[in-house]
Amino acid sequence: MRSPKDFFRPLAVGAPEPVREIPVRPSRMIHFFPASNPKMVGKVPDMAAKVDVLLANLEDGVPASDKEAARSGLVDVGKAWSAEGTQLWTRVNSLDSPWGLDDLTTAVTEVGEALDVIMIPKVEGPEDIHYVDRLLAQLEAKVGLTEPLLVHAILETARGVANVEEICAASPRMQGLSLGPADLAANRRMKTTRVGGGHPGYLVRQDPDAEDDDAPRATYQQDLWHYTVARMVDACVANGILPYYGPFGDIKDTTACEDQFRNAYLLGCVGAWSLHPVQIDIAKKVFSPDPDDVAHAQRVIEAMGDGTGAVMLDGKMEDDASVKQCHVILSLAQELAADDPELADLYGFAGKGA
Ligand SMILES: CC(=O)SCCNC(=O)CCNC(=O)[C@H](O)C(C)(C)COP(=O)(O)OP(=O)(O)OC[C@H]1O[C@@H](n2cnc3c(N)ncnc32)[C@H](O)[C@@H]1OP(=O)(O)O
Ligand SMILES: O=CC(=O)O
Ligand SMILES: [Mg+2]
Repeated sequence: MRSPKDFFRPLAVGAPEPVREIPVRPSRMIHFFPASNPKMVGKVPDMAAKVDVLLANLEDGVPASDKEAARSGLVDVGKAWSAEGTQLWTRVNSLDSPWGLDDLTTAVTEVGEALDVIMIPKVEGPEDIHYVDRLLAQLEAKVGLTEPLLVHAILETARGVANVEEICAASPRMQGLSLGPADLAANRRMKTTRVGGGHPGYLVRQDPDAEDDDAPRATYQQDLWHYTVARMVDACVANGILPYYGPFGDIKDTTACEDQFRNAYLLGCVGAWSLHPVQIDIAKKVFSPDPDDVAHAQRVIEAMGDGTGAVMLDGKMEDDASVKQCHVILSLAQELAADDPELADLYGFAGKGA
């Protein structure tokens, strides 16, 4: 383990100073597009205007025969990048793949200036992040980058989940974690065949009626991802980085997508992946606080004065702890509204300075 004194020193001579805080920027949706597909690359300026984060995907979803084309697509996108206020990320191939090293080298040396975050899939432990950390520092020094690239890890193996706290704490570059439910399900040998979401067989059933053996018994489908998302949120918050839900593969089922995203939002996630244009507005809606919740938070904060003690509001007790929750909602609303006049209007902040 590095000494705390060395933790914020660059890992290569000439590399930029590591960041001490993860910058607060909207990232409600990380919008994926296959960087190998020229039609999608052509849509980048249009997509960039609609999303918080645009991600050029080089990994799963891109056929093996198109890996070089995807890398070139990333370079084209990065060199032409001029979208103000939108972040550009890339997901490279895994560290044990034939493409991971060239992906990282090309991304940093060709378009490091344009990139904000590099997503690393299938991270198993802190050793993976240590490897990436040093390599990025060497590459940044080589091309003279002045800002360090940040790293986002996907949690998609059982070993990764077991080591989640160490992964989050492995480098000051760590920006956040996403749940990777598809690979995680395969690695855990779960008996599902879906990309995220629930399963009708994972349920609890109402007890039998004591007087009527034949009475129907309600069943309640359960969330397969509750444990992992909750664990991921705790590990991220404990280390000052950001948690995200990952992909929801049933593109047509926009209702269930919204439900899955909302579960993640309520548990503490700041965003999710969008795989198709229909998922962009779902993520935007779910990961922006509801205007009624923002209005309620403002009322509680006002009623609580200096934020200590207990008051009754609409028949409910509010105190030091509930006012802190209200501050979480209000701060998020203010951060998002600062970049979005429509949202500012919806929250009633326009012209009032919130
Ligand atoms: C488990 C994981 O690793 S998840 C991450 C890996 N997977 C991905 O990144 C998948 C990303 N998404 C996609 O590649 C596509 O959405 C697909 C292949 C799933 C579906 O694509 P299509 O069959 O073209 O969908 P559909 O016909 O509904 O598309 C409608 C329009 O939206 C466009 N579109 C679809 N997906 C995207 C996208 N991710 N970004 C931008 N535009 C898109 C299509 O090009 C099409 O445009 P057009 O009207 O100009 O022809
Ligand atoms: O990469 C994402 C996943 O779900 O696997
Ligand atoms: Mg995966």
